Amino acid sequence: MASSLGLLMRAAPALTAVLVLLQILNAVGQAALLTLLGRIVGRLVVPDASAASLSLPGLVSRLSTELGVLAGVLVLTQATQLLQANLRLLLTQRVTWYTFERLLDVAVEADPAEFDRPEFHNRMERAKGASTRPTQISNSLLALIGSVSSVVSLSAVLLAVFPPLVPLLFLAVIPLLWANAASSRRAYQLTVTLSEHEHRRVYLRGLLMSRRSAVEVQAYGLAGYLRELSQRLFVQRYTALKHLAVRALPGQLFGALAAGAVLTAGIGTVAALALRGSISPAAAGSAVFVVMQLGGALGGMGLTVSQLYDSAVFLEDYRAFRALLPGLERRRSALRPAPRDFTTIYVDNVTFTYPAADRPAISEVSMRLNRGEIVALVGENGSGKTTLAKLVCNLYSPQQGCVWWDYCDLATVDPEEIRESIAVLMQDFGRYLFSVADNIGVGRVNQIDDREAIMMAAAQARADQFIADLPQGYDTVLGTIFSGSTDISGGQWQRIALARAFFRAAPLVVLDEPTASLDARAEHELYEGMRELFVGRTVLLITHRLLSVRSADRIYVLDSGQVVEAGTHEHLMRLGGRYAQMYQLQAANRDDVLNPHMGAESQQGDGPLPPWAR
Ligand SMILES: Nc1ncnc2c1ncn2[C@@H]1O[C@H](COP(=O)(O)OP(=O)(O)OP(=O)(O)O)[C@@H](O)[C@H]1O
Repeated sequence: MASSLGLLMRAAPALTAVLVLLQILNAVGQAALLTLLGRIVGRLVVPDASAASLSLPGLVSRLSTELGVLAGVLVLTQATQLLQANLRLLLTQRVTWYTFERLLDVAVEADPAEFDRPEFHNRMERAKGASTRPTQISNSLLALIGSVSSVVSLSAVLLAVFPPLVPLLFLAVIPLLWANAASSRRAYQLTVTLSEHEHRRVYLRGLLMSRRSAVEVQAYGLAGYLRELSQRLFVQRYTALKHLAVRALPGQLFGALAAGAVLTAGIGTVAALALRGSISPAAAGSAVFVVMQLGGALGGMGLTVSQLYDSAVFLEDYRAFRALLPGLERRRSALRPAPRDFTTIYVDNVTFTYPAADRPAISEVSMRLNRGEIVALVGENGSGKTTLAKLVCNLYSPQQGCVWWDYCDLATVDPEEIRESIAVLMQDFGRYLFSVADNIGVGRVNQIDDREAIMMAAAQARADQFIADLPQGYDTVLGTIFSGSTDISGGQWQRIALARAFFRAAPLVVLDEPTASLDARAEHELYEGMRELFVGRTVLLITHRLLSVRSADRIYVLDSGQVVEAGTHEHLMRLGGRYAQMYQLQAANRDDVLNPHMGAESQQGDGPLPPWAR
C-alpha cells in the first residue's frame, strides 16, 4: 500500500490528494445517508393521529428538514462519484506516463551490455510490459481507501445505533481477510515464479503475430508448432492457477461461512432486542442495514488488497529497475569529458566476457588504429570481430585492459560523449519507420533538418537514385505499418543506414559487414571508393569478403577471441597462415564464377544438357 501510494503521490500529488479526499467524502456521505434514512424511517414508524387529516404536500413538508438534507447529501455523493470517475481516468494516465518515463530514465542510461544480462532484460520487459499495472494500482488503491473510509464511517454510525455489533463485525471478517491475504500471497509467489514463463509466451505471441516473422513462419509452416508451444505454456499457467484456486477455496469458504454466521448472529440479536422492545424498530432497521453495508465494505477491502498484491510484482520490478539509476548517474558524474578526436586509438591487451557467457569473447587483444587509416577485422563466424568493434566504440567496457584514444583511457570518460565521435553501421542496423530524410538525419539528430547534408550523405551511399524514385522522395515514410508508407528492399535499407553513417561525420567509422545486402556493383563501388568517401576519417571495417580488404592499411585476423595474425595483405599472404588460406579459398571460388566452363564440362559429362542450358 505504501509503495503504491508513494507512486501515485509522486506521479500526480494534487490529483491523488483530491481523489483520496473525494473517496473519504463519498464514504462519509453514504454514512450520512444511512443515518438520515434511519431518522426518516424513525419518524414514520411513530404513530401520529394528526397525519391522517393532512394532505400529501402537508405530510411531505413535515419531513422537509430531513428530506432537504437528504437531497443535499444525495447530490453530494452523486457529484463526488461522477467527479471521481473522470479524475480517475486522468490519474491512471498520469501514473502510466510517469512510470514509463521513469523506466526510460534507466533504460537510456544503462550500458548496452546490460541488455545482454537476462536478469536486467527480463526485469525491464516485465516492467515495460505491464502497461495495465499503473491503472490497476491506482484503481485498487483508491478503492481500498474508499473501503477503509466506508468501514470507519459506517462503524461510527453503528456505534451510535448499537455499539456491541462493531467489534463482532470486525471479528467476523478476520477469517475472510486472512484467507484472502494468504491466497494473494501465494498468487504473488506464483506470478514471480511464472514471470520468465510469461516472457516466453509473449515472445511466441510476437513470433506468431508480427510482420517481421510472418514470412518465415509461413514459409516453414511453423504456425502449428509455435501455437502448440504457446498452448503448452498456457496449459502450464492455467494448471498452476487452478491448483492455486483449489488450494485457496477451503480457507475462503471457511472465512465466508464464519463471516456469514457472525453476521446472522448479529442481525438475529438486533431483531431479538427489537422484539423485546430494548431498541426501537427504526434503530434495529438502521443497524441491520448498516451491518450489511459494513460487511460489503469489509469484503471489498479484502478484494482490493488481493489486487494490490497482484500489482506488487510490477512494483518490485519497477523499484529494482529504478534502483539502478543512482549507480548509473554516479558513475557518469565521476567521468571526465571525452576527447572529440584522436590521432591513434590503441586497444591494449583487452579481455571481455559477456554477462551470460562463461568464457571470454575477446581475450588479451591489442590493436592500433591511426587517424585516416582503414583497418579491417576478419575471421570466422563467432571469432569476436563485432565484440571487438563494440569495445572500440565504448559500447561495452572491457573487464581487463584498456582502450586508449591517444592518452585518454575510455573507461574514464562519459560513454555518451565519446559516441558523438563515432559513426556505426552494425549488422543489425536500425530500420526506423520514419521518413527517408529522418532515417538518415537520426545519424546526427541535432542536424536532422539539414536537408542538403542529408542529400549529400545519401549520394555518398549511392542511395540518392532510388530515393528519387520513391513516391514522396526524401519525405516518403518507410515500412508498411503506417498509412501512406512504402517499404524498400534489404539492400536499399542498408544504403540508407550507410548514408546515416556518412551524415554523422564522425572521425571514427565502424562498418560491420556494410555490403552484406548490397549488389555486386554497389559492393565494388563502396570498397573501391572507400578511401575517398571517408577521407580523413578512420574506418574499422568488419567483413568476410577478403578480396575487398586487400587495400586496408592493416588487417587483424581473429580466431576464438584472439588476434592470430596482423599486418598488410601482402605481409599476411607472405606469412601463408590462416588469412592466406581464407583468401586463396575465396579467390578460387571467384575464379570458378568467372570461368564457368569448368562447371559446364562436368555437367556434360553427367549427361545431356537440359533444353534451357543448350
Ligand atoms: N550477447 C551475447 N552474450 C553472450 N555471448 C555472446 C553475445 N554476443 C556474442 N556472443 C558470443 O561472443 C563470441 C563473439 O561474437 P561476435 O558477434 O563478436 O563474433 P563475430 O566474429 O562478429 O561473428 P560473425 O562473423 O558471425 O558476425 C561468439 O562466441 C558469440 O557466441
